[in-house]
Amino acid sequence: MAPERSQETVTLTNGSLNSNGHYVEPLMKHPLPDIDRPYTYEVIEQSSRFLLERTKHRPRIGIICGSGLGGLAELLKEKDVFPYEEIPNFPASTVPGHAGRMVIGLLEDVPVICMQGRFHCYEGYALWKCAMPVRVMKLTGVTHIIVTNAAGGLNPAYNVGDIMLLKDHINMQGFAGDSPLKGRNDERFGPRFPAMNNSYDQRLRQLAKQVAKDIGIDQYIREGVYVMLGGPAYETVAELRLLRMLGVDAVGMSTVPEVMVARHCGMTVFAFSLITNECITDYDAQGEANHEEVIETANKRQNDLNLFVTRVVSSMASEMTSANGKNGSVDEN
Ligand SMILES: O=P(O)(O)O[C@@H]1C[C@H](O)[C@@H](CO)O1
Ligand SMILES: Nc1nc2[nH]cnc2c(=O)[nH]1
Repeated sequence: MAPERSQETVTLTNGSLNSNGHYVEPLMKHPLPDIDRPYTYEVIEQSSRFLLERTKHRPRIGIICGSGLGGLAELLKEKDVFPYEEIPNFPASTVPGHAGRMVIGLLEDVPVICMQGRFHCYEGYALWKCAMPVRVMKLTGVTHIIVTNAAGGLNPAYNVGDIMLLKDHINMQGFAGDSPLKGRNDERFGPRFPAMNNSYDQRLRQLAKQVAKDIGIDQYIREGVYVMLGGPAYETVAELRLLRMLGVDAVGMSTVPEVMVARHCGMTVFAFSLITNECITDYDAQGEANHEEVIETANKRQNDLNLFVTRVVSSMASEMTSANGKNGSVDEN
């Protein structure tokens, strides 16, 4: 027999506690299950309005910080900090190395909105929910997004500590019929059938390579193809060998849903992976991938990465200014 559902609570988002303090699942007002029921435009607007009403900044550049890479948000000046649990409709971030806060402020003098921690599908979230903050950023005025992640290096030429600029991705979940864009499409976000080639802006990749040269870290820069697997388990040797045959250079558990949603709503995307560990493709190898190593590598490379992202943001803002007279701030329109 199906479990009884309480009639007392209906929400658009998560369940809630009833008068006995028991968790009550949201009632199914829609015929599709949660995975096919992304937040409506109006729900996303509620979250973006919450942020806009509480900060003076009007950023056009958004940043998503990957595992162990959230230190960048600490550099922001005049910052407003919003723990995810305070933002309407936001889930909780549960992974070590992901603080779980939206930070809005000035990186040098450029206004940015920064996710200090992200959502992953292995935490139990549908792909649309993992990428939902990108739509919130869009409705706060973001036009350009920098997506970062920690990833395993599969290309044998890569070293731990390298920075791989994404030139493409493989949407592995899409092969199995899942997508952050699955479900009813709202044209106010973007088209039903968006193109995904040229997702990673060529001009921004050029600019990032120039920045890397200027700050003396160009020997660590790679350019390659990222794949997202669902996690949370790291890969088997056979899986990694298969992925290498498919042309994958780095393996992770994020980024692709966010990039797809960003492209769907017309954002310009720049993304990079910090190669935090070597993917093990040898049956005789003794080592094992682990999250501690991922965080440790991220910590070791934090200073270079902070400088890299800061300079990329400055250069992006300068280009945005020369292109249309805006300096990275919606204010400047
Ligand atoms: O959020 P990212 O993609 O940077 O984090 C990666 C993937 C897993 O969350 C974690 C595994 O160590 O690192
Ligand atoms: N899937 C996956 N994600 C990672 N994130 C950091 N390293 C790895 C890895 O080796 N595999």
